[in-house]
Amino acid sequence: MQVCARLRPCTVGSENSDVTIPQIEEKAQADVVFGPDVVQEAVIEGVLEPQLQRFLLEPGFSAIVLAYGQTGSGKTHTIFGPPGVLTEHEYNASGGRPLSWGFFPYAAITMLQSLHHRGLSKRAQLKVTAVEIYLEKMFDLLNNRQSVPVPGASVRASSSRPDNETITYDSNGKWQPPQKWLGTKVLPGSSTGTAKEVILATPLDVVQVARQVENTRSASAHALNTRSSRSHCLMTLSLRQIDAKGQLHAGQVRPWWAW
Ligand SMILES: Nc1ncnc2c1ncn2[C@@H]1O[C@H](COP(=O)(O)OP(=O)(O)OP(=O)(O)O)[C@@H](O)[C@H]1O
Repeated sequence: MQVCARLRPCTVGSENSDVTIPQIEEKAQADVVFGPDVVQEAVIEGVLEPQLQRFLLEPGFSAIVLAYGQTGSGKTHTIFGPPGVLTEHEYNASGGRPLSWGFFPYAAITMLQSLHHRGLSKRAQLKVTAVEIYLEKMFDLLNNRQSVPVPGASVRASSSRPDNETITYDSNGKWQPPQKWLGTKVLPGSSTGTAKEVILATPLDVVQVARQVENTRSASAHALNTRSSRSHCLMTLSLRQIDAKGQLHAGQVRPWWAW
């Protein structure tokens, strides 16, 4: 696993604000650190591109990108891009490679272009799913926000936190949910197993899906971020091979990433 830290530049209006950072004793280690001047393209080049090339060339290879950070730290910016850039116009004006676009549109378009250049467009199918986890429930962002069963959902959603007496850990130190939270139904499958899969055949399909996800997510403005996403979002890209009879090859399924 590679851990990368990306520092966001100051937003307009906050450049001259005084910020006091308390002395922190703990040290965190990262494999790569990108400063505030490092542009999207360079972050993609350093982090995503190697994974993407392995995904495209090594059978069975899959990868996950997880963007983690406090509100306003730039997760959506890194995964999707700055607000308003995911348009057909941007795509055409850039000659098919908008430099500000984030990981998801970049990865999907690179996959489509790679299949095209290798003459494999008709022998492969690229599909995407997108769900958000909001208030401990999962919703399908590509299917009218239909509720998606949470696999292994034996933990019931609860707004109340356990008090100190109910917190228990197993022998590995892993937190155990209180018994009263446990339901009886355990749903099988992968984390987004029943979400609608949408075929991505052209770069404009990618633009449409990315915009739909951006516009459908639960979001609201607060002091630190005017377009703050109030949920976690998970997206997968999978590539399936189609054989001479037009059948999808289950063995070639390659789930890709989540965030
Ligand atoms: N590297 C960057 N360069 C320029 N602007 C950035 C960068 N990172 C973030 N921003 C801008 O900062 C603002 C907040 O970023 P963003 O919405 O991506 O945060 P977030 O981590 O997704 O927040 P939340 O968890 O609240 O959804 C946005 O206007 C975004 O475009």
